[in-house]
Amino acid sequence: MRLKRFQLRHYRNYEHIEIEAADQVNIFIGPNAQGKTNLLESIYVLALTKSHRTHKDKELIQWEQQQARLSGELDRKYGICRLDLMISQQGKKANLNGLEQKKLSGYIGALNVVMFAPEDLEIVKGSPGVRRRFLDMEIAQVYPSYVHELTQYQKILAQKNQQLKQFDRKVHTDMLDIWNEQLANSGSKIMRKRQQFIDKLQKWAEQIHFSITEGREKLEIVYHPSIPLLDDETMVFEQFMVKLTQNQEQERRRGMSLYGPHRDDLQFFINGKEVQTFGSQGQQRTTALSVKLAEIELIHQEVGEYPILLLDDVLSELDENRQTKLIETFQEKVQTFITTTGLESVNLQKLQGAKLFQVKEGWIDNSGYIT
Ligand SMILES: Nc1ncnc2c1ncn2[C@@H]1O[C@H](COP(=O)(O)OP(=O)(O)OP(=O)(O)O)[C@@H](O)[C@H]1O
Repeated sequence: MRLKRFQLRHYRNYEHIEIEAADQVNIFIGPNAQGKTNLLESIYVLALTKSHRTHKDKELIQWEQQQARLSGELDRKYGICRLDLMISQQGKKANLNGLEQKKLSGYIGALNVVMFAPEDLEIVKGSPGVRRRFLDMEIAQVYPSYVHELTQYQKILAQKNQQLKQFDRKVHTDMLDIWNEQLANSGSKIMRKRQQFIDKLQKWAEQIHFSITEGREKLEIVYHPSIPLLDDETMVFEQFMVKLTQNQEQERRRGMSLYGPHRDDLQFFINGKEVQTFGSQGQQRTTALSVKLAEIELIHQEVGEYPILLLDDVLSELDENRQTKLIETFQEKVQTFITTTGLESVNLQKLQGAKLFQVKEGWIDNSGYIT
């Protein structure tokens, strides 16, 4: 898929810009704090309706404005697709080809993106919450119905937690049983989807990591659901129910829900050793890169088209070998948007023909092509 052009109004430090993108590589150059990350973030938001760096949608609206508007024209295998997203203090409105989508699951998935930014190291090094967010965002864009399932689960979880906080044995036992059943039902579906996704991602990531490290390292991604997963969906549900019943007292005492997908985690291993604890900084970086490159292939496999790749200030951070591997992955097949403060440490030979843009104080100018 190709994002042919896009437009921003009152988004972060952009008053109004319109960009005509090249089908292959687009490079945005500018000093710090000019709006480069904001620009890549806007493409991510246009695709997923959420930012990769904040939970607060209001931060995306330009200061002292009431609403931000993002729109894009996307060229997909089946034709042109128009996306419009409006973010206001009251909420969001998403339109696909001029039709408002009441459910975000009707919108997410039209544009697939993979973002690789310096903070992606946190997927390896950070807290379990970062890894769950990563999982959820990635699964949602490949399987839009997952968004609906996740929203349902979060509602049930909030209600169960509210019940657990109001500690009153007699009255609430029946209610807790009802919430537990709903939680187990919805949670089982989420965990199975996560397991399937990781199984597929693992295959690609292992292959890519092996190639980047020239056969020295075997990468393994292990999913840790908080309930043991079995092949049969009914069995997962039953296991989940057993766990919740056995631990009801503990949950009451702690006043919160302790089992379910909101407690899941992922682990990364290189040659059998856990990367978070034993990996060098370089191995952690390569793991994050392999996972991101694996996502590109996974989306291609599941959706039938390559996603758009967003590289925020990462090229110059990579050594020559990893930079070359990365460029080779997207070259000629994946439309890519790159930000950088300068071209000094970038392998320009590999990026011939890329369209160049200068970014300055919320304004963008096309300044030619790499020759
Ligand atoms: N809601 C907003 N309204 C207006 N300006 C904003 C808003 N949010 C952030 N900014 C401004 O955007 C600028 C930061 O832009 P951005 O994060 O894209 O920088 P950058 O060009 O990627 O720089 P760096 O290379 O340092 O990452 C800052 O000057 C910040 O004050």
